[in-house]
Amino acid sequence: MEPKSANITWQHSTIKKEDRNKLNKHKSRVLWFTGLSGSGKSTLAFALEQQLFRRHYRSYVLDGDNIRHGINRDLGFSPQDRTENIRRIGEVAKLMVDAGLIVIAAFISPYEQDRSMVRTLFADGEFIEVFIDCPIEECERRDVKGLYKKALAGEIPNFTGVSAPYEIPQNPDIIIDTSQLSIGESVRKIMDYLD
Ligand SMILES: Nc1ncnc2c1ncn2[C@@H]1O[C@H](COP(=O)(O)OS(=O)(=O)O)[C@@H](OP(=O)(O)O)[C@H]1O
Ligand SMILES: Nc1ncnc2c1ncn2[C@@H]1O[C@H](COP(=O)(O)OP(=O)(O)O)[C@@H](O)[C@H]1O
Repeated sequence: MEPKSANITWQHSTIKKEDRNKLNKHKSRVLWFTGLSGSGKSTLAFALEQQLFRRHYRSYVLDGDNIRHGINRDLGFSPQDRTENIRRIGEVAKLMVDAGLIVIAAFISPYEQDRSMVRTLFADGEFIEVFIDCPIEECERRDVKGLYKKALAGEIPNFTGVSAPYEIPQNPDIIIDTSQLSIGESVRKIMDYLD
């Protein structure tokens, strides 16, 4: 989409992403976690952030629930709002990768088209799609926030997996089945990929 404003010019910093990566002694990346509510996105995002922090990697988690309290507080869960949610997060993640960080983005991001659009914002290899895979029956059993119970009772409209779609990633870079792996094993699998 073209910017709405005319007469705007891109301003270049004299410090490049490569310079920042050199200073940090690691490459900046976005790990894009996608999966159902309760699949384990937030748990794994913060556990991975801990591991990265211990190894002196500069990282930051962008999490669905948190972002919807601030920058995206004007958005709901209609297909259009979810697309705008993911578009804005993609742009924020791009700025953070430019700033030299390893960004862990944890959003349901249910639409393949939205995830593919975000991938186009990044250079080759910079966007790593991580499918947090978990059968919906297990997510419902976990029901961490009690949302499935409400959704199944018809109290939450457009709830992903119940009354709104989740499009399974066709070609993710990493698949983590959290019904089979422990949290520790899951984090190790992602760390192994990064190493
Ligand atoms: N209708 C509906 N559908 C799905 N999820 C809902 C809904 N209403 C509220 N929530 C809560 O919002 C969190 C998902 O926000 P996201 O920004 O990740 O969603 S999306 O990517 O725009 O689809 C999600 O967080 P997670 O459980 O961590 O996935 C829920 O806590
Ligand atoms: N391998 C695993 N990875 C992540 N979470 C797991 C795993 N195994 C069990 N869980 C549990 O599943 C739940 C996932 O909840 P949460 O991280 O909030 O999911 P989401 O952010 O996708 O909604 C947590 O209670 C967590 O302890």
